[in-house]
Amino acid sequence: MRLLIDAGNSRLKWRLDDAGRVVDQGVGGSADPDPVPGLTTGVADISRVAVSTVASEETRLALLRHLSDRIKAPVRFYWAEAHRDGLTNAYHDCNQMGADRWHAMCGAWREHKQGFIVVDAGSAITVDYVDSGGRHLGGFILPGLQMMRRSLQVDAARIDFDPGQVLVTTPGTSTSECVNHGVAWLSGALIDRIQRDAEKFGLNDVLATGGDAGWLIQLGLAAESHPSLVLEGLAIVDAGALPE
Ligand SMILES: Nc1ncnc2c1ncn2[C@@H]1O[C@H](COP(=O)(O)OP(=O)(O)O)[C@@H](O)[C@H]1O
Ligand SMILES: CC(C)(COP(=O)(O)O)[C@@H](O)C(=O)NCCC(=O)O
Ligand SMILES: [K+]
Repeated sequence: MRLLIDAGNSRLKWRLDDAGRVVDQGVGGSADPDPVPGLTTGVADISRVAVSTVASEETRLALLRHLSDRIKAPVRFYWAEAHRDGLTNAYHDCNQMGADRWHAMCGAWREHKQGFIVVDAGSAITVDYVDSGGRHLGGFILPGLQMMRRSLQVDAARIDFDPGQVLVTTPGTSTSECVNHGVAWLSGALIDRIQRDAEKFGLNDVLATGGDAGWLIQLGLAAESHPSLVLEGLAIVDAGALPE
């Protein structure tokens, strides 16, 4: 069995996979003392561990120590690549790209050869465009929704509000409404731009992943929800890797 791990800047998503069958899965905090909570079944049967991470080096090393203490199998970290299976990275230096973005694109490319957009609404929000030739056209990195609210709380002295994830985009009439409606309103603008770009670049399939994807879809993003897209791409990359 394989243990697949997507360790983001906030949450760690894991999946125990037996020849493509999901045996178990869970979510933890990437920097938690036990970042892989709930992993109890089949630990002895794990033959390999594959990790996609964008967390800090300190968090990555702590995760490696934690995994090595609990699991006897080798742990392999996978990073963004220049190309794979006809998918090509727009970055001149693919080492700069977050592994999660690359693996999400690998996961999408397998089933969406006519081109697609990936929206990953996580700690940060990333948007990536891939055309029908598998060419990554490039993408965008934005502050995540919680990051936006936190920046207002931390960096603006007189902004005090009750953070709430709302779907209302009408003008606010209190500080809390102005902030919470503002985040929804800006997210609506993001959704409109993605829709316009989808038409401009002829990319009809939009795949959404990340902890805030469901909220963006409720706000109007016309997308398929793929909560485990990064793990699906990681499974593809790990399957293609030569045994160590
Ligand atoms: N149970 C949860 N715990 C933490 N964040 C959550 C949860 N559910 C949804 N979220 C939202 O998901 C975002 C984190 O998404 P996620 O994709 O897990 O992040 P990352 O991959 O960057 O670690 C947070 O900004 C938060 O708004
Ligand atoms: C943009 C990200 C922080 C998103 O990560 P996440 O929000 O999922 O934790 C991550 O993809 C990253 O660290 N990227 C490196 C810079 C780049 O992709 O160009
Ligand atoms: K992520």
